Amino acid sequence: MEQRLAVGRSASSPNPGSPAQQDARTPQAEQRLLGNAATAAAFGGACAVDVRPDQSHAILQWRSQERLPSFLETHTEELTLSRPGVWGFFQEPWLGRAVVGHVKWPGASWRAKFTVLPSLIAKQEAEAMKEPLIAAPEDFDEDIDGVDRMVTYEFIISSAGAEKAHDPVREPLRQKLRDITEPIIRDRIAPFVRARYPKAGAVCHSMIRRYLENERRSHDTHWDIPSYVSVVVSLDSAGLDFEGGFFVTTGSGEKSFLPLQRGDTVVHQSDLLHGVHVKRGDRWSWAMWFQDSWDCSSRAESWWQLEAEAGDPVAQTLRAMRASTQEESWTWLQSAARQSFPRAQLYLGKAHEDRGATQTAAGWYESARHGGEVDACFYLGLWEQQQGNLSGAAALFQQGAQAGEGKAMAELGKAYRDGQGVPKDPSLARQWLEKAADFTVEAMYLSHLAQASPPEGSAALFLERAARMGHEEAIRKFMEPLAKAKRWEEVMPWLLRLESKAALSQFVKLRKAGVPAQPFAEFRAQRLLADLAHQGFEDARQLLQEMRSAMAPIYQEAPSPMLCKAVALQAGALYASAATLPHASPGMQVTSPMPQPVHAGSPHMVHAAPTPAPAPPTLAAQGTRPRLGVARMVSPMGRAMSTSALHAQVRHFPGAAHAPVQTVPACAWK
Ligand SMILES: O=C(O)CCC(=O)C(=O)O
Ligand SMILES: [Fe+2]
Repeated sequence: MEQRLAVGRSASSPNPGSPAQQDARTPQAEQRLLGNAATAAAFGGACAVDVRPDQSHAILQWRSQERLPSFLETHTEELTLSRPGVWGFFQEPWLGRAVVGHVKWPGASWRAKFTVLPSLIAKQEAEAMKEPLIAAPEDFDEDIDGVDRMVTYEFIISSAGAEKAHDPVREPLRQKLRDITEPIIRDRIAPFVRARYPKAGAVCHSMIRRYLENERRSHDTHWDIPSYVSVVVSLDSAGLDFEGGFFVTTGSGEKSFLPLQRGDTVVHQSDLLHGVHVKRGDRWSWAMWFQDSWDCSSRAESWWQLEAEAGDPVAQTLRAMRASTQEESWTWLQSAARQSFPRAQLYLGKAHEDRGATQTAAGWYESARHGGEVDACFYLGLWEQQQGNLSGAAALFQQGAQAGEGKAMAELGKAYRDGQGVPKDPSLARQWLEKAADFTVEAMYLSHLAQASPPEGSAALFLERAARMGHEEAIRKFMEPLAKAKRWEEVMPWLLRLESKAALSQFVKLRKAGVPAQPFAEFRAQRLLADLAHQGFEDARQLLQEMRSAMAPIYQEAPSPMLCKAVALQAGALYASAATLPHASPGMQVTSPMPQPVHAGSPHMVHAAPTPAPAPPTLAAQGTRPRLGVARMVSPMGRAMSTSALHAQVRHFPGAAHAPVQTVPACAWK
């Protein structure tokens, strides 16, 4: 049966009703949303819920303001969302007013469309989602994000492939969240998504992200490459709970922040370049990805094929990022770059740099910068630095920093600190480092160091932020006073975050001495040790046994396949990845080529044959510092951004770029 979606039917849609009815944020309106939806669901009748916001709603105000960026066009649409109920009756669970935006790409006719559905989710629903997670702050994932290499702080509600979506300890919490979110997806989100994007199938990944003052403040500008349709629900209100938040951009440095209120929902596809920067306060969001299949096997290569073939540079760049071979990726990127599409020029620059062709890379970076791509300033600045042109480098960092690019801000701060290419200026150094501390882990820690000692006030906050975002030195420094004061219970999670042999031994010792640990922390420790034991590390096996003899085994299953997984690398994606960062630390070994993928629904993953234990001395000899966090990026398709970050890692290994399939079995135990 067909779903109904009436778009732009202001003439035929019901009247907005009384002012009280129009205000979706009044308690009555919230109640009506919940109550009527439940009634509609129970009786299968056409019981519409009217959540059309009035003009005072922030998103409508925003869109009617005069000075929207020139790359944005918007209009509003009256919507009626319906889904078939029982016995063939239609339910009309939602009447709303949407804001539709189009982002115009420079040098292309492409329009990236997004829709904001104000108040699609009720305030109580948003609060009900946050509440159990606020009560379990240690239950968030702390793996490394593929977009910006910082700790994710995400909680996966469900995922077709992500390993981290499957552990028994957090299952009750996941179930609680599924109970809240699934009816919302079924009754409100999916009807809209499938009506607007008829090829959309299942929700293959659903997660909550948090952005806290002492943790993550941003999510770097990116494309949701693996997602067919992405949906982001703000669980807090811009202007009230936080400043900034979700933005759309073209890479030109100009970011248009959508003043999303609690429950406002954004729907877009992977052509929308977007990110998050929370400038003040805390923000939570619920994000989900629809695939164009019902079994979560993505057919992403076919998206925008026709448009790419017809010569559109945006479509070509997106195609390059999902290409199945390196050659294919290269061809699409070159074609887009030659049409002066700045983002493709930036990626092509990175691709050349990865191949060692730094001069050619610099040429493409310069073209990208010339075309307005601010990320290019950072890469070009690094190149100038390598050439010994410090003032040229500083000028480029200045340009990037002033355009709001975080990595350039950090470099500019360091330049002022050291007097490299600019006169030494501690005050300017500190200003830029503090600005950059919303974006890079290094800047978080350097901002801490730039403050007065002993650490208190903002110095303490920057230290905690750096530590929570994975800076090893910051973790040690943050832990030190806790350990001195024998606050062992607080020390426990930090020992895990260090992920070293010494820290895990200490964790086990404290556990045996009766210091409590959160169940998920204990689970993580046991799984980590089991993985390492499985790889043949005898000392890890001993620690695990000690732990198990002293307390109930919380992790009893066979060792997680996480560290034994292999990735069928599409080497082309390596170069087109949005997430390739210059300072990625290699933490994996590439071993023999692997045969065909076996994982339905996660085409990039195969189970590895038994692999030899990695040899820490070899890695140590290379002067690298392997981190277990790297191995956790091997998340099957769920976090496909992680896959691209994985590619960024693997490119450090000789031969990796030329073999289409590589195994990446494990990290080292140190
Ligand atoms: O937190 C948000 O609002 C957006 C998150 C996002 O873009 C992502 O996870 O891909
Ligand atoms: Fe995203």
